[in-house]
Amino acid sequence: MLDVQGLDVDIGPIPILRQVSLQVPTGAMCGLIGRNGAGKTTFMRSVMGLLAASAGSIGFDHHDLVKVADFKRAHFGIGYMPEDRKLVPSLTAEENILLPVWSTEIPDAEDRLAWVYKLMPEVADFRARASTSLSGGQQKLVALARALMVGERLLLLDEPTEGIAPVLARRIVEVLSDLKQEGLSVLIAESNDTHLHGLLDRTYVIERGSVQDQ
Ligand SMILES: Nc1ncnc2c1ncn2[C@@H]1O[C@H](COP(=O)(O)OP(=O)(O)OP(=O)(O)O)[C@@H](O)[C@H]1O
Repeated sequence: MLDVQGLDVDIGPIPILRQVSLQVPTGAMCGLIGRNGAGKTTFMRSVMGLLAASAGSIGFDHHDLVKVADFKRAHFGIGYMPEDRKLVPSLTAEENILLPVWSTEIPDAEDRLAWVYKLMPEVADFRARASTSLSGGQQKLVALARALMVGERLLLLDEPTEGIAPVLARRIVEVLSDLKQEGLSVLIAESNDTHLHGLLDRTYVIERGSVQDQ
């Protein structure tokens, strides 16, 4: 379970998140819904340790992640799919997917990759292609596959259906639905929950850096 309590995050002198508390219970799929600039990305980057918290705690697996160095957080089985995909352009799709494996030395990487390809066979089909030759939606699938390689326990997905062709957005929702059956804990940030109907066990609304439970 991810249990965030009273999280404050500042960027420079500006307070961005204020007293954010939310929980993602084990096996639950939760939504973090808010318009552009509400603080969704800031929240996810804070959980990953890419932004420092100025107050509060990020409880996961009996640890307070605020006290754990960012490079060690991937070892907790947390996978992160950034909004802008952040694929390495000079690498193929598969090399991008395997990037976190090289840094975290996952022991069962081959089995995990086979599982990811079973979940998204189309990614296996274009695995040898340069990431730059893929469409925006295909790149999102690659970013999701990369997050799944390490995200055995918790997935943080930042706007997975945003800005891509409707057919691929629907495909991503289908994959999310399959992941729900697998019992993964997932937090999905989106600007609205129209694509996510029926998938979310719990929805948090974020507005100007503050979260309300719904
Ligand atoms: N590097 C930065 N410097 C100053 N302000 C920032 C910086 N990064 C984000 N912000 C501000 O923090 C607030 C929250 O941004 P954040 O990216 O977390 O929102 P978001 O909900 O993810 O929206 P979006 O979908 O547009 O990314 C916004 O007001 C944004 O302008």
